[in-house]
Amino acid sequence: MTGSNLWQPAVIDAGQAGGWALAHCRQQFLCDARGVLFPRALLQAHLPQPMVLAEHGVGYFNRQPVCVLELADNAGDLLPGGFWKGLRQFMHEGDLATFRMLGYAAQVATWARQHRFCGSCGGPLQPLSGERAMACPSCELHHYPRLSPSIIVLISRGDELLLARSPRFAAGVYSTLAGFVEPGESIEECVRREVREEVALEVGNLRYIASQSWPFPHSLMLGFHADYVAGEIVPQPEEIEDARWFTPDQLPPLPAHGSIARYLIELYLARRSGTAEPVLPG
Ligand SMILES: NC(=O)C1=CN([C@@H]2O[C@H](COP(=O)(O)OP(=O)(O)OC[C@H]3O[C@@H](n4cnc5c(N)ncnc54)[C@H](O)[C@@H]3O)[C@@H](O)[C@H]2O)C=CC1
Ligand SMILES: [Mg+2]
Ligand SMILES: [Zn+2]
Repeated sequence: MTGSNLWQPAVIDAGQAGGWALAHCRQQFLCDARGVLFPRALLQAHLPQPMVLAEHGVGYFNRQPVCVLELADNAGDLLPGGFWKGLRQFMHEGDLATFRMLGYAAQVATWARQHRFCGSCGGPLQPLSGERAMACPSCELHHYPRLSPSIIVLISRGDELLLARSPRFAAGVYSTLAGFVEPGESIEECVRREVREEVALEVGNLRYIASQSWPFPHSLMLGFHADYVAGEIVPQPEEIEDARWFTPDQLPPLPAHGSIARYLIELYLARRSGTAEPVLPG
């Protein structure tokens, strides 16, 4: 097995002994010099029991079962030589199998931590056997992992690309427009609405390009290319700090490699210039 095949998500009974364990808290994972996967027995022996809020069997890494321990706290050094590392850092390091495993584990553990009680009757929830779901024994409601579909779109006008800055971005970085899908909306309607809201432009010729799981904390990115049709840029107050047209020879600092934002930009440039198309990791 190579690359992302090393990691296979699966619903595994957390009661099963052996295998590997991850320790997660607030989008950070415990590591030591050997990495992020610990022999499960070793981690359980080191961690004080009240520290472990829940345990979930999440899949197989290199055919060995993996569970994630959701910890109450990520302060201090829990193990000799141990340290905490953020999920984003793992993405930047570019080990795709490990990043996919951690993205999945973080999403499951965070969702379960935030869904301990039934939103309908208030009763305590229990994991449903054989499915990734929490079940309410009193009203029989099932709660499934939370996913937030979001569109992301690169708008072009000939050679020019529309890129924008959110106040949340790293200094100087400009990116494509993005936003969450609302109830009742198709993803094409979402693209048109987000573009109107964020920059007051009209777009057409929407082309769906690719999708990307974005576990920060639970987005599913649906990527488009679209053509400018009409309007003058008016940045949305609070959300968009600056938005402008850029030519390919004068691009600003762009989002990180591996993000679908970067991929949409590089793909457009490659198609315009007839050079080799980039590959979206995943
Ligand atoms: N992978 C990539 O290349 C990129 C991913 N993204 C992701 O796309 C997502 C959407 O982008 P934004 O511009 O931040 O969204 P947005 O344009 O819809 O605005 C964010 C606002 O939406 C509201 N909101 C927060 N969570 C929500 C939810 N789950 N459902 C509905 N509304 C919600 C909040 O008021 C928040 O301030 C984010 O998760 C962001 O991290 C954004 C850019 C690049
Ligand atoms: Mg947005
Ligand atoms: Zn209930």
